[in-house]
Amino acid sequence: MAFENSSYQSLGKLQTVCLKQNIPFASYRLPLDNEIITLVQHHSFPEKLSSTQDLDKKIGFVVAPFDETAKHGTYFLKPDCVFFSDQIEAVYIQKLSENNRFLSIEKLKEKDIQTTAPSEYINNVNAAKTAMTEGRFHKVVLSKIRLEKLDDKFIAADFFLKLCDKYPHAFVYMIQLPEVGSWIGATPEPLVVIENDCVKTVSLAGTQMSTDAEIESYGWSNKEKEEQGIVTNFVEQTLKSLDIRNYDKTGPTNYQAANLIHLKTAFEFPTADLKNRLGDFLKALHPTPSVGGLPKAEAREFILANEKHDRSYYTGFLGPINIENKSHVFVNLRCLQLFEKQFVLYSGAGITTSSVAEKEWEETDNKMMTMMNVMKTPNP
Ligand SMILES: C=C(O[C@H]1C=CC=C(C(=O)O)[C@@H]1O)C(=O)O
Repeated sequence: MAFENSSYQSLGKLQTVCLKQNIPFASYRLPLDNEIITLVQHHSFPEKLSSTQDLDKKIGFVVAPFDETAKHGTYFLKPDCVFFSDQIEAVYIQKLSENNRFLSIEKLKEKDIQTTAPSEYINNVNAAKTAMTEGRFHKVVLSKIRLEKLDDKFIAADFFLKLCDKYPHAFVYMIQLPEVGSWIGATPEPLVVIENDCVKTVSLAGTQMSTDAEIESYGWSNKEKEEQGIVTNFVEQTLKSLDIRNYDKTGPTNYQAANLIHLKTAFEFPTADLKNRLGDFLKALHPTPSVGGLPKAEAREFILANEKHDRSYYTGFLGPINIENKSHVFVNLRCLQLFEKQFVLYSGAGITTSSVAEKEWEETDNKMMTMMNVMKTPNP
């Protein structure tokens, strides 16, 4: 389906009004799906969750940061209205434009955000390699950020449709919550998906630029295989820790994500085996070594001590819970945070002792292209 050229006019108006009035909402398009679903919470503020327990019983949209702190909590948007595709009444949009309930909340500002310098990133990679040689941890994912000016003609709703069009395999979303801010992304990495009788998760790592070659033909270095193997082992350990033993494992196989190819191993098991422990499963998985590192605690400590920027909700997780009886929680990657006149891109790369710092920097640039390639496409 061509989203960009179709008449998603009401949706565009709804998203634009929500952004302007600071009204909590989440729009998303699931991978390989034709439907855009929008949840709006116009009556009250999203709930700050003290834990992800009991998530199975909720209906709405969860948003969690990379690292939970006083500044960044896990929030749950409980919709007052749910819209499918473009079926949104003009009178509802008009009412929202008069809804001033959220205007007193100050919008997040980009004042302390600074683009990561190449030297800073490269120093961090080399420091991580030294720490790994000393045996402090086995893998860490190091990230960077880039602050860019928004084009005067930028319209978030149009950008969202372009992403839906260009990246059919991704989970494409746009959200705004008072304490979280406004984010748009097209992420390739499901964290936990529950559909019908089946729970799915993946281990995703290893990155190269895609070319015109057949997907099966991409080969991988030992460094990349090791990097992805660490995530796979971690997922298997996590499943075992929850006494989930009856799972199917497929891969690793090559997986296309926008301009990139990754290595992916897919896991599936019966929903009955999860026994309403979605929250426990998310807690045990997050952050996986696809975005944090291994061991979890040591890698986290290194990230927090060495990355100058705040990852905020990048490498956190987000997605719909129990909407149409399905839950789709994704890792927040290939995303940007939207401010009034600027935006911030976030990306990272998995570091092992075999990493070459300059190559990892290049890889993080390539990951930012997922968003930038669409930013640069002119409006029709
Ligand atoms: C951390 C990111 O990607 C992760 C997911 C796939 C491949 C990755 C890698 O090859 O390093 C990363 O682990 C990102 O996109 O910012």
